Amino acid sequence: MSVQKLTLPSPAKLNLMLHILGRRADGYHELETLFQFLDYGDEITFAVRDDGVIRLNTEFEGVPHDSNLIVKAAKKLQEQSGCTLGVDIWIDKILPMGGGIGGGSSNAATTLLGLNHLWQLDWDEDRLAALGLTLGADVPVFVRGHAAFAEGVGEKLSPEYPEEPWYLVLVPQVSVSTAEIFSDPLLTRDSAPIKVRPVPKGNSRNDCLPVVARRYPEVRNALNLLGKFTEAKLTGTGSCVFGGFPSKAEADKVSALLTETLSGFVAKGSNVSMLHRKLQTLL
Ligand SMILES: C[C@@](CO)(OP(=O)(O)O)[C@H](O)COP(=O)(O)OP(=O)(O)OC[C@H]1O[C@@H](n2ccc(N)nc2=O)[C@H](O)[C@@H]1O
Ligand SMILES: Nc1ncnc2c1ncn2[C@@H]1O[C@H](COP(=O)(O)OP(=O)(O)O)[C@@H](O)[C@H]1O
Repeated sequence: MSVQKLTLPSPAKLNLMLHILGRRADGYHELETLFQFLDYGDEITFAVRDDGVIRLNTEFEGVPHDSNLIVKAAKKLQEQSGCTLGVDIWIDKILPMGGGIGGGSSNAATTLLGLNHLWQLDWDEDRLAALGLTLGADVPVFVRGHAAFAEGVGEKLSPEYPEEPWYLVLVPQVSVSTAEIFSDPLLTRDSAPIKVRPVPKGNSRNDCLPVVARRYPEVRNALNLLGKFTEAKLTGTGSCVFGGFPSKAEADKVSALLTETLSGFVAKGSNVSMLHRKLQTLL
């Protein structure tokens, strides 16, 4: 008998660097960014229904079900595959929204991979990543599940193998709109492409940082506080700020000092996403 119910992780990502090379005619930006996953994220449970209905059973504050990326991903996959099955979905949401750690995109990817398995569609990764890109620029890297250097709008991916430190991630209590940062006139859009790989040291800049720090004092504060202990970086368009440490103990020590006034968490960096590690065990 086939599996009817499945619980899968939906990890966060970090952008270890992010350069903006230019703006395309459609308004989207050409980027170069290095993605790595965190062993930290949401958990999504799927239970197959035979009546074709797609139902999300967990409420999200401020996100109507029809615009939830989980529901959008499930509906697109159902439509494009012609599958007659449906699904009940529950999520244990711990990732902050609008934090630059890709929670929505990750949820979409976990839904695509989970339903591909449960509905026995047998789509390959290329097809799932292409569908994912229609949901968001960050979805393909979560579908592929390997740390990657990304070009284009973030969809041209080459696997990378950065170090896997422990990270302290600070979560300023503001949600940053990606569209708002990308439309800021002060954003610099003229970084030179990196010609060699792996990304040479000294290229870990995030071009969004000056604009985000200018607009959000909470992010500025987090960067200043973490910067006293290690190089403090912004992920994506923020709001989350992170720094790497050689051990969990060292990350925990700084976390204990900083999370008295700021929210945050400690997690291991990983070049293979925990979603893919779990899927491997199902094969
Ligand atoms: C900046 C990055 C870096 O990883 O991450 P986040 O900070 O959002 O996590 C991503 O490229 C974000 O990807 P994602 O969050 O999927 O963005 P989308 O929904 O596709 O786009 C949101 C909006 O951001 C702008 N946008 C996004 C990506 C891009 N390469 N150029 C853009 O100009 C567009 O205005 C778009 O309408
Ligand atoms: N399943 C989902 N999880 C999180 N956000 C979602 C989801 N579906 C839709 N969204 C919308 O996408 C926005 C960006 O969310 P998210 O991907 O978590 O942030 P970011 O791209 O900054 O990492 C949210 O503010 C929310 O309005």
